[in-house]
Amino acid sequence: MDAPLWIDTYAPELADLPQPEVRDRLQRTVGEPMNLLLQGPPGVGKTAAARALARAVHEDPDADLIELNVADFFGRSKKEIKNDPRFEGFLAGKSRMAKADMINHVLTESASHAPVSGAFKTILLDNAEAIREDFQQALRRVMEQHHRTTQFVFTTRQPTKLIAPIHSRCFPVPMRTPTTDEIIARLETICDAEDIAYDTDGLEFVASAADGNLREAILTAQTTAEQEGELTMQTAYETLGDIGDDEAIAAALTAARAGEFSDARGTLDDLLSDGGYDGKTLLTELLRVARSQSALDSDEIARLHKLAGAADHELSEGLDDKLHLMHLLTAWADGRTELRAMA
Ligand SMILES: Nc1ncnc2c1ncn2[C@@H]1O[C@H](COP(=O)(O)OP(=O)(O)OP(=O)(O)O)[C@@H](O)[C@H]1O
Repeated sequence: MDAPLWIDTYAPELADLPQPEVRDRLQRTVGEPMNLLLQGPPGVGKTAAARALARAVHEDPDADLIELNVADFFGRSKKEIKNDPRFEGFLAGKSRMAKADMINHVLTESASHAPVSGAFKTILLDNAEAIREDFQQALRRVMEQHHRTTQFVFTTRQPTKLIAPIHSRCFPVPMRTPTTDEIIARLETICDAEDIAYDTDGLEFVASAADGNLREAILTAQTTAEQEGELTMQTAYETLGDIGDDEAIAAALTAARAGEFSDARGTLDDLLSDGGYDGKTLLTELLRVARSQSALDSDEIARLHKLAGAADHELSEGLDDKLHLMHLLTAWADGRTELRAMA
C-alpha cells in the first residue's frame, strides 16, 4: 500500500495555518454563522483552512460540514441538468426561485439544513468560480433563506468570477501565498514529526522552489524523503530533476553561499553544457535571479554585481566559462569584492 500523503496526514488545524493574519481572522469568526469568501492562489490552503475552521466550530464536523462538489451541479450545462432524473420536478421553472429550489434540493440530498451538533451548519462551496452565474444569482436567495442556521464558505482562485451580491454577503478572507520562511516552518514541523533527517538548505530550497504553493512544497519534501532518505539541497535537487533554469541558477547561488562548491559547479556545468547557455548569458541570468532572491540582502547582491564586472572581463578574454563563473561564485561566497584574493 502506498504511504499516506503528508498533505493529508498533516492537514492543518487553524493554529497550523502558515499565514498569521488568516489564523486571526478565522479565529474571530468561530461561533458565528458568518458567510466567508476565502480567496487566493493555488495550493495556499484555502480548502484546508475552511475544513480547519469547521473542525474548530462544530462538535460533529462530519455531520455539520457539507462539502458540495460544485462542478457536479452548479457548473453543468443546462442540457445535462435537464437530463438528470434528480431534477425532474423542477424542470418547468426557469426562474431564480425555481433554481433556488433546485439548490435547496441538492443541499438536502447531502443532509438536512438542520444543524446536528450546534447552532448552524457549514456548507463549503470549493472552487466556487465554477458556479454558473444563474446559480450564483439563485444562491443569494438560498443564503437569505437559511442565514440563521447555515454558514456558506466559498473558496476561489478567481474572486472576480463571483457576482457582487455574493461578495457583499461574505466576509472576505484573502489568503496570500505563504512566505518561504512560513513554508520552511511548516516543513520543519512535518519532518520532525516524521523523524526525517534534513538540513536548513534543503528546507529552504524546497520552500523557495514551490513559489508559495504549500501543496507542492510538502509533496516535494515527502518525495525527496522517500526516495533519497533525507532532505538536503542535493537530494531535493535530485527529486525536482527537471526544475526550471531559474531554480537551477538559484540553487547554484545558494550552494555557493553555503560553501558547497561542488554542487554549484555541477549546476553550472549542467546549464553550460545541456542548458545551452554561454558564459556571458549565464552571468546576466545569475544577476537577474540573485535580485529576485528574498534570501539575499542588498549588500550581497551589490557585491555580486561588482564582481560580475570583472568576471565579464575574464569571460571575454578567457577560454573556460565555467572556471570564470566559479571564480565569481567563490569570491562572492568568501565575502570578497575582488575576484582575486588580496595579498
Ligand atoms: N498548513 C498546512 N499544513 C499541512 N498541509 C497543508 C497545509 N495547508 C494545506 N495543506 C495541504 O495542502 C493541500 C493543498 O491545500 P488546499 O487544497 O487547501 O489548497 P487550496 O488553496 O484550496 O488550493 P486549490 O486552489 O488548488 O484548490 C491539501 O492537501 C492540504 O491538506
